[in-house]
Amino acid sequence: MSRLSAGGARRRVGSTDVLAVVPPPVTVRVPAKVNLHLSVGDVRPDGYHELVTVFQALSLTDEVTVAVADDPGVEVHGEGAATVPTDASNLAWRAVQALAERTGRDPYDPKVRVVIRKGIPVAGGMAGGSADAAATLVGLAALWKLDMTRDELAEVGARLGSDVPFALYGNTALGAGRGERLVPVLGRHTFHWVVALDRRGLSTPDVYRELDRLRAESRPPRVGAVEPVLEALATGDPRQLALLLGNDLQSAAVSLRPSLRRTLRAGVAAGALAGIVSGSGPTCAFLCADGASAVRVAAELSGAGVCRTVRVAQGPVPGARVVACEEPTRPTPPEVHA
Ligand SMILES: C[C@](O)(CO)[C@H](O)COP(=O)(O)OP(=O)(O)OC[C@H]1O[C@@H](n2ccc(N)nc2=O)[C@H](O)[C@@H]1O
Ligand SMILES: Nc1ncnc2c1ncn2[C@@H]1O[C@H](COP(=O)(O)OP(=O)(O)OP(=O)(O)O)[C@@H](O)[C@H]1O
Repeated sequence: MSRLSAGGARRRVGSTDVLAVVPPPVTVRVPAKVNLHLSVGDVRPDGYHELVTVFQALSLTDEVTVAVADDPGVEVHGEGAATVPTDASNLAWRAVQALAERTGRDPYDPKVRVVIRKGIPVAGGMAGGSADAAATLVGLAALWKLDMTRDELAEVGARLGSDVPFALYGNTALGAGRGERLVPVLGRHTFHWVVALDRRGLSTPDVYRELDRLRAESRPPRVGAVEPVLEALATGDPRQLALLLGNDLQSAAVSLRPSLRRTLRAGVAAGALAGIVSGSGPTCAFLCADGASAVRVAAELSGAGVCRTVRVAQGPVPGARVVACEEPTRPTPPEVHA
């Protein structure tokens, strides 16, 4: 891993020796999401589908460090890292360029290095790339000392991906439009989840296309109204919520990856209250009665041979937030020396 600059650095500016204080690297933790309810409407002229969704942020997280560096770029570590691009197509790098442009910096030479540690499954329908973009926006806002609200960061984020604004806010939220228009759903209850990660990812556009194809030739099931889901969230009763989990993309994900049917059945057979494909899949999320039950379900499911690996998670958790900002340890010397 390349070194990230921290603390003060001496530079010559003309005939003056300047101590430029390089800001310390900023590390941001950002959660994965699951859609508790995902109602997909018609395709819009811009190619996106109109959604009504309820997002919940789960305690599966990525960590993203942004730092001033003379070797700009992105590096990715952790599970699935080898499949994540480190070129300009990485969503975190696109976030750097978008925020640089928005704040009058050079988007092609932003002098920033981004280090991503993946804990969120890649191409798993849990918004991993969007999470990294959101974390990068929050990290850069701190690194560059920007006076921007989360709403303003979300405006920049929405242009990068429909799931980016939610990763900024976290917790539980009702999403509309293409998923970027959010209203917080308040609640004091914690829900316990088991997530089953598949061996290979699924492409989000492919899953939406498959749903359009299925709808053109038959009538795949559609989720009901969102209001009962919001009521169940307010009661905090996982049994009530379990009955209402629904995802219009599930039939499309299962059509592209029929083995998911077996995974969903195995989770319920292992004792989960209900299982659902997370977003565009192929990760399956299982709602459990409590923390102890989640641990039991995870143990049984991991022995069932239906998925690559299994994780226990809780939700809701907060959105992207700074967890470390290493201040230089030595006292700051005067800024300019003759
Ligand atoms: C499946 C979900 O994760 C549910 O929250 C999201 O809808 C996907 O959000 P995302 O990965 O941030 O997706 P984007 O990067 O905005 O869009 C990727 C592609 O997914 C499809 N897409 C996405 C969102 C949406 N409301 N309708 C769509 O049809 C489009 O083909 C789009 O080109
Ligand atoms: N920082 C990133 N992390 C993960 N994938 C990235 C990143 N940047 C770009 N990608 C690309 O995006 C693709 C989708 O990855 P991601 O993990 O975001 O999928 P996802 O969780 O299914 O997304 P969503 O749930 O938002 O539809 C990957 O196959 C990868 O090529």
